[in-house]
Amino acid sequence: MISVVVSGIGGKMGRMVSETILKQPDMKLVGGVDPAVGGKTLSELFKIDDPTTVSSTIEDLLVKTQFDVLIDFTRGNVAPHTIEKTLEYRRNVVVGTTGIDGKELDRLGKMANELKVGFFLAPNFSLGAVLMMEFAKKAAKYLDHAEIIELHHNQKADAPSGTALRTAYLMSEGSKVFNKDTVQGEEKIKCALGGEVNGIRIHSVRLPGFVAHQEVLFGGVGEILTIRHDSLSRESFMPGVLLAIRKVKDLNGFVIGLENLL
Ligand SMILES: NC(=O)C1=CN([C@@H]2O[C@H](COP(=O)(O)OP(=O)(O)OC[C@H]3O[C@@H](n4cnc5c(N)ncnc54)[C@H](OP(=O)(O)O)[C@@H]3O)[C@@H](O)[C@H]2O)C=CC1
Ligand SMILES: O=C(O)C1=N[C@H](C(=O)O)C[C@H](O)C1
Repeated sequence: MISVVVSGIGGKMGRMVSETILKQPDMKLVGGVDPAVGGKTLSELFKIDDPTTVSSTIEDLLVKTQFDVLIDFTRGNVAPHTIEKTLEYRRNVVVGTTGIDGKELDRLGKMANELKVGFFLAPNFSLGAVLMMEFAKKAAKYLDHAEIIELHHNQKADAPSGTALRTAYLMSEGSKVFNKDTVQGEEKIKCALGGEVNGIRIHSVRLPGFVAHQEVLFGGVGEILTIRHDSLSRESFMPGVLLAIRKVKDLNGFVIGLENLL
């Protein structure tokens, strides 16, 4: 039995992940942390009979709860503290939170490697999104012009999405620079051309109605290749999250990307 705690348990992902864990025969939800619902019991949050109270701080959770895996779906500016404290307690960590500073992530990755504790992060847990990134990486070997459009719900805290950044990183691995001969048009409205990673323009759309969507567009001579993925519900992330919870204890260090667990 894998005992799991959820950081961000009151959030959109935290709630769905918790409900999914509760249905697994080999997992037990033993607690959570989230200042938004701190002090509430698991009975109050979910349809179960469990008087365990949610912590408001990671320190409180670590002192009062024994667990095998912490899963974090919070915010990029708060997740590093939670990860660091959890690694200090030598407990495995699975992270879905995006928007974490790259240098912070490197530091925490080194910490996990030194401690030989499992630390897994996926900017996107959906299988379709992982394939979209793999296909974009493959196309990027042959095509030198590309832009990314990512579309999300309007409650998203970070832009661009972690998926878009990861896609651009995978496409330009080996430091390939895209769109070299594209005219640098004057922006009549600030940011009209989007943000840029190794020449790849990234455009972020935020509207109610969207869940998580991305198009990678490649331009060629007289042709356009479009690779598109749509998460139509947050259920799309659950199989990947469960896989990571089951595998993280075998990692003995930092691993990034669901493709490395498949
Ligand atoms: N990797 C993947 O496949 C996916 C990743 N994500 C990422 O997951 C993250 C969460 O997304 P989502 O659930 O939509 O966001 P929500 O805003 O719905 O949930 C985040 C929750 O974390 C809480 N929180 C804030 N600070 C802390 C803290 N220090 N400790 C514990 N909890 C805290 C928030 O409380 P409050 O509201 O009071 O701040 C909120 O309840 C985002 O970074 C998003 O990009 C989302 C979907 C899939
Ligand atoms: O905030 C979201 O919703 C999502 N965030 C992740 C990201 O930033 O890529 C994954 C997915 O796109 C949903």
